[in-house]
Amino acid sequence: MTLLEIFPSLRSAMTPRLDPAVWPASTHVDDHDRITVAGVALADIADQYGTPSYVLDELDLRHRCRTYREVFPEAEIAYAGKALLTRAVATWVTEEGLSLDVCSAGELAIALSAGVNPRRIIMHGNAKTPAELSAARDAGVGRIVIDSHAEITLLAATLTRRQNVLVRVTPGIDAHTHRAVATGVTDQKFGFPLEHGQADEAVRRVLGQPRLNLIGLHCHLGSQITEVEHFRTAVDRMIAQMAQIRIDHGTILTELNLGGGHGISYVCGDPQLDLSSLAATLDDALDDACARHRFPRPRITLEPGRAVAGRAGVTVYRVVSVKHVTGGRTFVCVDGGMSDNPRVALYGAHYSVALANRHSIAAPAVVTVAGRHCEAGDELAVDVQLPSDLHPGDVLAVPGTGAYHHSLASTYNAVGRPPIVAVRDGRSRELIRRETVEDLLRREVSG
Ligand SMILES: Cc1ncc(COP(=O)(O)O)c(C=O)c1O
Ligand SMILES: N[C@@H](CCCC[NH3+])C(=O)O
Repeated sequence: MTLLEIFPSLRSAMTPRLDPAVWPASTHVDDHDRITVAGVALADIADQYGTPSYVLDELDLRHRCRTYREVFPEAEIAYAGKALLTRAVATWVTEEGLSLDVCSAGELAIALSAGVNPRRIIMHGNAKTPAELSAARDAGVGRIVIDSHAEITLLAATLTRRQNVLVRVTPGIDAHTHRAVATGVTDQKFGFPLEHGQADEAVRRVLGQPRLNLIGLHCHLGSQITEVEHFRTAVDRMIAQMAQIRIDHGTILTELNLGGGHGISYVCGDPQLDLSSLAATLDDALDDACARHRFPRPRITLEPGRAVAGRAGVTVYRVVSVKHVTGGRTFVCVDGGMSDNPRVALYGAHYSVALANRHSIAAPAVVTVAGRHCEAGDELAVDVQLPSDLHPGDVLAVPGTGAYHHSLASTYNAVGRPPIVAVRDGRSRELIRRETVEDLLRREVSG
């Protein structure tokens, strides 16, 4: 008889802490001590679809869309497809009443092939190619967000009818996020800086093009932002700019797109952006700025990506080896790594990890979960606590991998990209199949 059979209450005391701020809301531990998401054991996914696999909780993602609509009833919510886009995801978010932001011909094609109404698509990109602008025109996308002077010229020449556009502005705001994803500061490649009249000049040129119908301004402060006050500053500066455009050109812009960037928790205790405080702050800032400039309140668009998809995802790995370095660390090496999650190497991101296929009563050990790739920096989680009896074959689960994992994945070391397995109501289905070595070989034109 096991200790757990004698003292069943020990089970809850010993099960891994699955923080609901980090794991999908449907995460539980079943009677066999295995972690389940949406009623499906992650260990079963590992057996059926192999490892690593991205697991995606459909209802979690849909629920986050609904929350946005409830918290921001008057705003347009456009899901940022760069976080994660498949036909199924495009369908789910639009069924939940969201619009879709795409930033390449590829993302546009996925959205269209899912049957998304092109009027609900917003086309982004700081270097849209002529082919991409033509594709956006042919599809009849609702709005194109203009990002450069070259684009103004090219788009005006490409269009055959009037097109609603926004001008992307960099409002000069440092939102205290990682440098690689801070896009509100003036000295970077996106948009036209407010500073030195550069945004004014872009607006003047766009208004001079009869086929470009300027309806609003756009800004995006960066990603993984956790403090709402940056958005107040953005509203302040953007409304001031819109008021100035009315003075200079007599044009009243009716749309203000504030981008996305809403931060989420990856590990227990991480700060995240509170959506209710964001709603209150935006409301307040808009009231204030619009009253100050006597400017009519514009329609707000928000473009969350990570905050919709991030927590719906969990990656499942299998342990391949455990290595104790005398005088050094213990490495738990898994069968994935920086090819399915480059965020640790790129941004020093932190993740939670849990043993998913069994319960262990072994004492916890501090370990580094390392990947399979040929780089010492290929680590998925550094100094995390896991049971000291981990062994090859065990299944580990990493939550918070719904956004910017599949979309950032590579085939480094000719390792095919993982499948995406959607889970819902105790069932699983593959949305994207695993990329095989045959797939990789098929791309070679000579041998
Ligand atoms: C224009 C634009 N909108 C929305 C997003 C989505 O950002 P996040 O996933 O951080 O919400 C991005 C990416 O940062 C972006 O560049
Ligand atoms: N790739 C970044 C987010 C980029 C946001 C897109 N502009 C991340 O994983 O955190």
